[in-house]
Amino acid sequence: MEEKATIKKVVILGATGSIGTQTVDVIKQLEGFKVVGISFGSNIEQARKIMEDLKIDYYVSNKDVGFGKRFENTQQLLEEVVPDIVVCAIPGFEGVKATIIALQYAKRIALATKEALVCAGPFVKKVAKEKDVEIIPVDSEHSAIFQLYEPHIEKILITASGGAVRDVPLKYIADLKPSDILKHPTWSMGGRITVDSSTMVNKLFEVIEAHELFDLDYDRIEVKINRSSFIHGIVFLKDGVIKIHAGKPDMRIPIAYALTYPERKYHSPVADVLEFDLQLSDVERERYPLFFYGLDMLKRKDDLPWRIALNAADELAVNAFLDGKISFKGIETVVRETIEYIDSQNIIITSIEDVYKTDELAKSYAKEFIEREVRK
Ligand SMILES: NC(=O)C1=CN([C@@H]2O[C@H](COP(=O)(O)OP(=O)(O)OC[C@H]3O[C@@H](n4cnc5c(N)ncnc54)[C@H](OP(=O)(O)O)[C@@H]3O)[C@@H](O)[C@H]2O)C=CC1
Ligand SMILES: CC(=O)[C@@H](O)[C@H](O)COP(=O)(O)O
Ligand SMILES: [Mn+2]
Repeated sequence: MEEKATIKKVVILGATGSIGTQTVDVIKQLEGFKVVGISFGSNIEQARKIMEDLKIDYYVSNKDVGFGKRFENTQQLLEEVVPDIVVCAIPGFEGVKATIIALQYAKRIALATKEALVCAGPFVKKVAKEKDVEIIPVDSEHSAIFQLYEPHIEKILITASGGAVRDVPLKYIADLKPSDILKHPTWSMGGRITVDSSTMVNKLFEVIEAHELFDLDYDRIEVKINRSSFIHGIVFLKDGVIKIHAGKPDMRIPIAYALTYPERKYHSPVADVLEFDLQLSDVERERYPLFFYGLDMLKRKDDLPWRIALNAADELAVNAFLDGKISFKGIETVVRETIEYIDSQNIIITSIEDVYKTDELAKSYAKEFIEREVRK
C-alpha cells in the first residue's frame, strides 16, 4: 500500500517581518509543509497577503484582518492548530514570551528569536528537554555551527559583518542618524537587529546564543569580521581540522534547513566563491565598545539578570534612537547604566517568572533613564 506523505503543520510567530516573510517564501517552494497559523503585530496588509496566499485560517493579532479566525493570544492559537513546527521570529522580550509558550505546544522550534536564549537560555533548554522539543537555530551563524557540529570541538568562530559603522571614521560614529545605521552592508533585516549589528550587540547576543546552544565556555567562542557575510561559522577540531561553513547571505537557506532538518530539500543556486571576500579580521575595540563591554561582563559574571537587562535596555534604547530621541552613542549609555543598576540589585533568578520581573524592572529603569536624557 502506498504510504501517505505526512504534511508538517507550521505556525509562524512574527510572520509579517523579515524572517517571517522569508519563511513564507521558503514554504511556498517546499513540499510537505503547511502554514496553519500566524501571529503578527500591526502590518495588516502583509498579514492579509500571507493568509490569502497560503490559505491560512487562524491568526493572532490585536488587528482584525477581516477573515479567518482571530485568537487573543499565541497559546489559544497553538492549542487549536497543534503545530509540528513553530517558527519563532518575534524580536525582543515579546519574542521571549512567545518562544516560552511555543515550547509547550511544538515538536520543533525553528528559533530566530535569539533573545529567548539570551534572557532565558537555561529555562528554554530545560523545558525543551522535559517536553522533548527540538530547538533548531535559524540565526545564520548558529545554523552554520549546528551543521558543522561534532563532539571533538576545540573552539568555534562566528562571523560579524561589522554593520553600517564599519567604514565610518571613529569620530563620526557617535552622531550617526537612523538613516545611516539602517543601511546594513550585507543583510536585509528588521530595524532592531540592523541597529544591533552596528553596535555589535547582535554579536554579543550571538556569543551568548552559541554558549547556550552548544554548551561551550565563552573562551571557546571567537568572533571575527567577514565583510561579505559569506563565511558564517567555523569549527576547529581537536585533530587540527578546520571546517568552514559558507554560502551567500540569504536567510532563506538557514530557515529552510531548520524546517527540513535532517534533510536538505530546499534548492538555491550555489554561489560563486570568487565573488565573495573570504578574509577574516579582528573586531576593533574602539569601534564597538558595547560589544567589548558585554564580553568583559560575560567573563566576569555570566548570569541572567544582566543578560536580561542587556536585552531590555537595548530594546528601549534602539527604539528611542530610531524615534530620534537619543543619539547613536546614547544606546551605549542607556545599556551600560541599566546593566549596572540591575547588577547592583543582587537579583537571584530561579524561575521564568523571575525572568519576567527582571525584564520589567530593567525596562522601568531604562525608560526613566531615557526620559531624563531626553529632558536634558
Ligand atoms: N532578519 C534577520 O535576517 C534575522 C533575524 N533574527 C532574529 O529574528 C527575530 C525577528 O527579526 P526580524 O524578522 O528581522 O524582525 P522584523 O522587525 O522584521 O519583524 C518582526 C515581526 O514580529 C512581529 N511582532 C512584533 N511584535 C509582535 C507582537 N507583540 N506579537 C506578535 N508579533 C509581533 C512583527 O509584526 P508587524 O510587523 O506586523 O508589526 C513582525 O512580523 C529577531 O529576534 C531577530 O534578532 C535572527 C537572525 C537573522
Ligand atoms: C543574518 C543574521 O544571522 C544576522 O544575525 C547577522 O548576523 C547580522 O549581521 P551582523 O553580522 O552584522 O551582526
Ligand atoms: Mn546572525
